[in-house]
This record gives sequence, C-alpha cells and structure tokens, in this order.
Amino acid sequence: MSIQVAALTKIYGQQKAVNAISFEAGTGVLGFLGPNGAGKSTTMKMLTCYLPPSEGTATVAGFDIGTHPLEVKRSIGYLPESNPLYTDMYVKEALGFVAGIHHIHEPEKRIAEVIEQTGLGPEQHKKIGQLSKGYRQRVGLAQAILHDPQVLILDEPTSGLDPNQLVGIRQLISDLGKTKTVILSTHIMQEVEAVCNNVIIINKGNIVANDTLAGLRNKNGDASLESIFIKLTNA
Ligand SMILES: Nc1ncnc2c1ncn2[C@@H]1O[C@H](COP(=O)(O)OP(=O)(O)OP(=O)(O)O)[C@@H](O)[C@H]1O
Repeated sequence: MSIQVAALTKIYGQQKAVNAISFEAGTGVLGFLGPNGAGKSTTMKMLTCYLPPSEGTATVAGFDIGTHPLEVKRSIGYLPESNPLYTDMYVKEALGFVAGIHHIHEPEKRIAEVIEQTGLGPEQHKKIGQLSKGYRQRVGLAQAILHDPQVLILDEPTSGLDPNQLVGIRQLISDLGKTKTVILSTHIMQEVEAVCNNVIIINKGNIVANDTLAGLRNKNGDASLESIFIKLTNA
C-alpha cells in the first residue's frame, strides 16, 4: 500500500480537526469526501508534510512522514485547494522552475508531455496571471504530475472548471489512477462516481465510511451517493 495512516490526529488549539483516523490506499483513485470543515485538507496537509500531526503516524511510498519528510515529498504530487502559483511566470517558465526543483532529466521533453496531458497546449505561451481559472487549475495539476510521483494528492482539483474541461481532467485523473495512488478531495458526487474506485467519508474529523463505491451503495439500500453522504454526515 502506498499510503498507510495510523491514528492520525490534528488538534488546533482546543479543536480536534482530525481525530485518530486510520486508512490505507493503494493504486487507484480514492475519493476523500466530507462536509466543509470535516478535516479533509488538514489530513492532506499532514500526509504531504506541510503540517505536523499532533498524534499518530503515516507512511507514504514506504516513508514515514515524521522521520523522512524529504522522501515523502519526492514521492508525492500535491495540488493544494488554493492552488498557489507564480502569476508573473509564463506557463513553461513555471514548469521549468518546478522541473529544476525536482532535478528532472530532459526537462523540456517532460514539460511538453505534461502540457499535452493536461491540455495546456493552446495557453502554454501565456503568463499564468493571464490564464482563466480552469487553465490555472491545469497548471497546478501539471506541476503536481511533472516528476511522475507514485502518489497524487489532489484537493478539489476540478473546482472552477467548465463542463467541457471537467470531462478532460476527470479522464486524466482516471488514467493517472491506473498506475498511481490518487487521493481526490471533491464535493462533486458525480465526479466521485466517474473516477473513484474507493471512497472515504470523513465527518467532524472521524471516518464514517471507507468502502468501494459498490460496497457503500450495497450497505445503504442502493441509495444515491448524495443521499448516503447526507445520511452519514448528519448522523
Ligand atoms: N490553521 C488552522 N488553525 C485553526 N483551525 C484550523 C486551521 N486549519 C483548519 N482549521 C479548522 O479545522 C477544521 C477542518 O478544516 P479543513 O480545512 O481540514 O476542512 P475541509 O474538510 O478541508 O473543509 P472544506 O471542504 O471546507 O475545504 C475546520 O473547523 C477549520 O476551521
């Protein structure tokens, strides 16, 4: 398993935002769902070594987040919810910068590949600040996959995309899930049904479901994913 999480906890001041969660993830796309404030981003930030846990442990690609943060970061491509980008850089310049950080061999070849994969071709000569929101999301995704990481952590990667763009990016996420472990946070249930193999639902810092999509439906009288989500997160 590329990701193993054991009793991971985050306490902010008085608030337990993530409460001793444990789960595993292997190749495929794992949907990470939950209402606003459930603890999804906090969990992702701990797995990417952006925030230290208060308690508990996790390994990513076999490396402990507490003792081997550099190796963990090398193994992960992360698209944070806020998608921070250097808006004064040109698309190719930004990707070149990230390729340099990762010491990528033959960077120009790899940059051309990810531009093709993420559909950035028509906008590749623009400055990031000139791009629409959807194309900025594509740049964030391109940066995340550039070093061909084993694990991808994508925090609401399709927010702001138009329906045409959604289809392409979801297809890309599905394709990436054939060989990589992808954790995908999203509020779009249709997206979960389109791309996820397994689903975790988190509510108030606790995991309330961890199953395959089919298993989740079986256990809940074949209800829609939306009604299962509402039932489990309002209990
Ligand atoms: N830096 C912080 N300091 C204090 N509290 C925080 C901090 N970051 C998050 N929280 C709190 O922790 C809880 C979980 O937040 P988190 O961002 O992980 O939720 P989320 O599931 O990603 O939500 P959303 O779907 O709205 O993005 C929230 O109550 C939030 O206010």
